[in-house]
Amino acid sequence: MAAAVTRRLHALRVEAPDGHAVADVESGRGASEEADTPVAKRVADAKDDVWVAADEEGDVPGTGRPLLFRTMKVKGSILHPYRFLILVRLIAVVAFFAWRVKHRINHDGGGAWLWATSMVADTWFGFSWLLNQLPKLNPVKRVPDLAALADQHGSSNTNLPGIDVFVTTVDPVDEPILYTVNTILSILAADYPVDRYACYLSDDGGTLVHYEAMVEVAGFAALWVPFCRKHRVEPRSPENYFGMKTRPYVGRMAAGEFVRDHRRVRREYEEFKVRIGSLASTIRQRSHAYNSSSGKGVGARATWMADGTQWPGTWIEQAENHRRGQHAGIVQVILNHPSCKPQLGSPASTDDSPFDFSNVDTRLPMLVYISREKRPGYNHQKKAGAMNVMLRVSALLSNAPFVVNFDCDHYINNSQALRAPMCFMLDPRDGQNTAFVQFPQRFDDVDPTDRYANHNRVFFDGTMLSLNGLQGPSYLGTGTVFRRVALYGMEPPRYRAEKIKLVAGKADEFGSSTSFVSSMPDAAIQERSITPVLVDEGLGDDLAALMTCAYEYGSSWGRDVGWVYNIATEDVVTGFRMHSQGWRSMYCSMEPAAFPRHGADQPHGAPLPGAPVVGGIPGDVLLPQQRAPRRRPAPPSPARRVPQHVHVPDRHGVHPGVQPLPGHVALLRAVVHPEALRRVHRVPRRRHRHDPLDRHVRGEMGGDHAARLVPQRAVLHDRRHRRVPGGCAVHGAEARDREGAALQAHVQADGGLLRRRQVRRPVHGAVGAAADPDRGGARRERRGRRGGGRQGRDVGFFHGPGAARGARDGVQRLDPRPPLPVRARDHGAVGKETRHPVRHAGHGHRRRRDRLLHTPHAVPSRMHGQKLQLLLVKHHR
Ligand SMILES: O=c1ccn([C@@H]2O[C@H](COP(=O)(O)OP(=O)(O)O[C@H]3O[C@H](CO)[C@@H](O)[C@H](O)[C@H]3O)[C@@H](O)[C@H]2O)c(=O)[nH]1
Ligand SMILES: [Mn+2]
Repeated sequence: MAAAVTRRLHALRVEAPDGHAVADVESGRGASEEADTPVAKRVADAKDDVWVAADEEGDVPGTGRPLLFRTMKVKGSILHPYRFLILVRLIAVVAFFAWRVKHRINHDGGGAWLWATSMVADTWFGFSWLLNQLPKLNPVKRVPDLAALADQHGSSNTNLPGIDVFVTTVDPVDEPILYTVNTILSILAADYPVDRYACYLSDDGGTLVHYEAMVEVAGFAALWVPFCRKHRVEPRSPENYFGMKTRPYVGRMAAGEFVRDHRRVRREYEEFKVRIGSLASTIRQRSHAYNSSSGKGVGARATWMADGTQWPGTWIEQAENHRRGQHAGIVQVILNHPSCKPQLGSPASTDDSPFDFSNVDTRLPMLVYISREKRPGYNHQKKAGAMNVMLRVSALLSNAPFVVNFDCDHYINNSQALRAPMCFMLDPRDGQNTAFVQFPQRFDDVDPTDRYANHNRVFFDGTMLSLNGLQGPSYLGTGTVFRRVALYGMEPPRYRAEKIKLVAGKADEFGSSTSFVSSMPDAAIQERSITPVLVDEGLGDDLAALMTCAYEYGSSWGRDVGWVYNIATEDVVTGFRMHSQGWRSMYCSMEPAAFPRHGADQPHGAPLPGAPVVGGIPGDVLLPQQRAPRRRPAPPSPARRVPQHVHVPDRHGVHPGVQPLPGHVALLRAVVHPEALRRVHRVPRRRHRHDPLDRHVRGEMGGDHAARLVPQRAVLHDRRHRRVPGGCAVHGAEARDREGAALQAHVQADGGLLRRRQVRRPVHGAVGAAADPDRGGARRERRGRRGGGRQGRDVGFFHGPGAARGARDGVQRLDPRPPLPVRARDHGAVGKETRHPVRHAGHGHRRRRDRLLHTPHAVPSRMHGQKLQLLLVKHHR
């Protein structure tokens, strides 16, 4: 039985090149090939060892509607002993507490406070353990039956419900634009009826780069999407597809034709990437040309779109009403909603197009660019705010009954992935009470052994999966398919006798737009097809109103409607709100993974434009940094949260070595949402707004700084020698070397408090730069200071001939050895100067740092048992 389920799970319903579904390939070529690989076999066998089907295949009795997912339970032979173990532990815990209470400290003994403290901690520990066990008492897995879904919806799939796909992005550098572009391409190429879904990109930065990248995407998609359909390419994110070593061909074309098409598309993709990479400079050049030809410096210098009109969003050279956080709302429909009839492409012709798409449906789904209005003085509510705007705007454009949300670094890896949630939403049993279907987060490029648990399997494949046996998993912020009416704050039909109430009288709740309120009843109709709309003036005004900052004032948005505001974990709380209304959720994990993340979470900085992004950073490079510090870390201070240079697994596993959490907090984290803790601890996001590169690409800076920057990997490699785990830079003094270049000394040390105490003392044995003949020094003076200001207290100062600015100028070398050369071989021809990649957590030198190009030299030395480092910093002129 279980084997049959597994087989069915593996069965793929594939769409023929012409866009019509073909016969099930269950036990056919593609499926059996996959099942025959040793890995697949092992996976399948392992699954059968644990899970057994808990329901029968077939129809719901009496209705004739097929069941669209299978429910699996853990085998009794595994579950019962586990439950027994929980019971034993429960007894042990209770007995322990009983013992504790009985053996209180005597009244005369002074340890009562100690007893009380440890009681509080242990009670919390026991309680959180108990909470964590509840879902595991009866874990349930639900496996979508894609074949049954396809059977039910006929060969053309035309009556599958509509889906609006929402992608959020903010910054083309922090969130590399190549990721976003690949995400959008993978969505456009998904295997779902094209006239039944639409893709929205929300750009909170309002940058023209994003919009023009989407225009490029639309162009390239006209080739990429038919190619994917013709050859059944997987995955449909081009960067990932072309990055793959081998993959069996499952298409039906002749091998020669595939190879030819593949080569050409690959070439086109490379060119497309170059165009994307150069957008920033193309736009700047174009704008400079326009600005210098017109106006001659009168008024603000605008950023110009390709059609010669001013970009209404954020300008390269920031101006009133066109700067970050202050610009009008923008909606641009880049691809219109397609017709509902398939449109076959043209046969190959030598001059026009070398691709034979004569049997392939070439329609593309709707693609819309949105940037909501931003004004100073408003709380824009980050992602939650962006999602609510998209929810409203899409209601007037496509108004699909389901919406799915991805962060811009997630992509669709399994082209069937949009179908799977429909199995839950349309299932006759609990479908209409299901508010959302949550997919696990998966990560590319974690080191193969996953030594540091970056995959977070326990959280995703244990706790979240088990919650299926209760009311369903929490909403985890991304990779989630929602029922639109549930986001509108409606209650599930099961709990209300009447159909979902669509209240006209309570329109205030939803804001002042009548067009939006009148679109709401339609949102509940699953069978409704998406009708193409014409964005004329009237609709344009409506859309603009929905995107304004003030729209939500006085309404229920952010509270009872849409994504919840003013809370660290808006995603979890939004999910909880639905659960508390009686909705349930479903957990859906697929093989191959549905929506993984591009690349492992990167420790910092974006790869350079044009540098290989996906798969760019092997996990191993990061490993030396991940080691737990040898000394006990200092308690977190505002200046020193989790060091940003460490590869912190994004949300669920702040590494214990990085941020020591007491065990019970770690446990609690598995139950309460982990994101909350990150916010509680105020771990800074990895934002890099002040990097020269960022500012360069964002257009905030002139000059050609990018040319001096080195690839990420080189920087990482180099950094290992310069950064002590847990260390922070202590500001040093300045001097000039013989050539007149300013030198700046930083002393780094690890060990927090320990360090601070120690380095206050005068530094002994340091060799002054001025005394070093290499540095042209003459007079030597050491001035170790006690206490004093925060900065420079631990640096000895030396006067040298180049030191022009008095007693504080100087440089200290802690080791007489000459500085290490920068490893030039790691970054090729870039030269000696490197960008300083290290964020000095919270120290106030960012501004200055921006003006500097750093030439770091690591000179490790031992002093009072401390590891100290010296950075010599050169002013960039
Ligand atoms: O003002 C903002 C800030 C963020 N975002 C987008 O929101 C998403 C998540 O933001 P990010 O800063 O990348 O947070 P992460 O820590 O990477 O994401 C975690 O936190 C998010 C919100 O809590 C969840 O949605 C994610 O799934 C979860 O991985 C990204 O796509 C951003 O582009 C916006 O659209 N506008
Ligand atoms: Mn993110």
